[in-house]
Amino acid sequence: MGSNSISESFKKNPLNLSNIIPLDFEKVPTLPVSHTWTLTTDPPSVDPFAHEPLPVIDLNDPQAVTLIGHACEKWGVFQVTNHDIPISLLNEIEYHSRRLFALPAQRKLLAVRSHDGLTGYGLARISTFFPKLMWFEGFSIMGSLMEHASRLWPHDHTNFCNVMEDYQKEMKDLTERIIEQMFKSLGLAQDDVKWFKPRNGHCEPQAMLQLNSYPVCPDPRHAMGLAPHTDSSLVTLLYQSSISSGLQVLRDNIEWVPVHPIDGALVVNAGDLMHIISNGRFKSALHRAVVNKTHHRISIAYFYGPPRDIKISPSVKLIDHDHPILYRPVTWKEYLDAKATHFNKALEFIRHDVLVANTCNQS
Ligand SMILES: O=C(O)CCC(=O)C(=O)O
Ligand SMILES: [Fe+2]
Repeated sequence: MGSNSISESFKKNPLNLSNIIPLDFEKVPTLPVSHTWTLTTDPPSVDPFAHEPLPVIDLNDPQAVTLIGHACEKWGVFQVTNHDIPISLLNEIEYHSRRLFALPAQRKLLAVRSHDGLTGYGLARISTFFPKLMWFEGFSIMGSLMEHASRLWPHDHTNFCNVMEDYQKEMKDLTERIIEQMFKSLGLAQDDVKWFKPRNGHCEPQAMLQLNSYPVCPDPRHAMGLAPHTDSSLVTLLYQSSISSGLQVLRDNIEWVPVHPIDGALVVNAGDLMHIISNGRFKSALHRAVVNKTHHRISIAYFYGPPRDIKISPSVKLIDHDHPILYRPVTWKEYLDAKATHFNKALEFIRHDVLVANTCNQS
């Protein structure tokens, strides 16, 4: 794969950590100070009757478009069933991810991501924004995988590579199907989002696959799996292993609500770029992952974004007197750069009124 928005942004904003190598979790009997967070990550005491549960949407439901619209407005996150991804493929991707993370630490280090790299083993990229490290190891995949996979398994990596490739193809189709439904629910037609032409094959979206591993943790209350963040994508599709829950979504800035795994379901996350297109109507939810004492949790995130030179901006159809334009146009690369500098404040940085204020100040 040639250079694209994600690779350019990652190269320009390298992970400036002295050590991008995760812990050898198996060798650590207690939580090291480097991984001890002062905020406790107690399981949320959510009363299931206190509010609407996180939506689970059957994609074959004739009302799916409406339900997706409501879910994006209220939560920014929902789960989907009847998505047509074969369960066997979900099982296979989990199997291969577990096989990778179960390798001895020394072997995994042979495939570590370079400091400005895209593919390979390492810490979460958001680690730079937090004083403490996360109880996390990841493997990022963008473009060719062969080189890193062959370092992990010199004679036995073809199967791994094939499954990762098949999975990405399936995820691309499903993500595009869901994005189409999101656009429909916003009242946007093909002409309103001209760059998005999944069926004609003109759309060359950019995407990244991220295998996430949260090993068993000796003190989960004081550890963090993946710190609170929003996704920078248009849409993220997340598969989570069904053994234990860990993903939590912040509801109304008040409480963390768990996204319990449902066998065979996938989690859909509207990302920051979808929030921008919708002129703020769709939420890009703050979410995090917590860890536990008994189960090694795996999740697999597929981040989907627009073609490289496309400027994403609030749709004119969603701007009126009562809904003034919130954001200025950005390419995915520009947005990733803003995120690499401002992290969870990146959206504020590209607000339309910030530009207007700057222009006024200059004149
Ligand atoms: O592991 C999870 O449930 C969350 C993963 C996630 O949010 C991400 O990879 O961006
Ligand atoms: Fe995320």
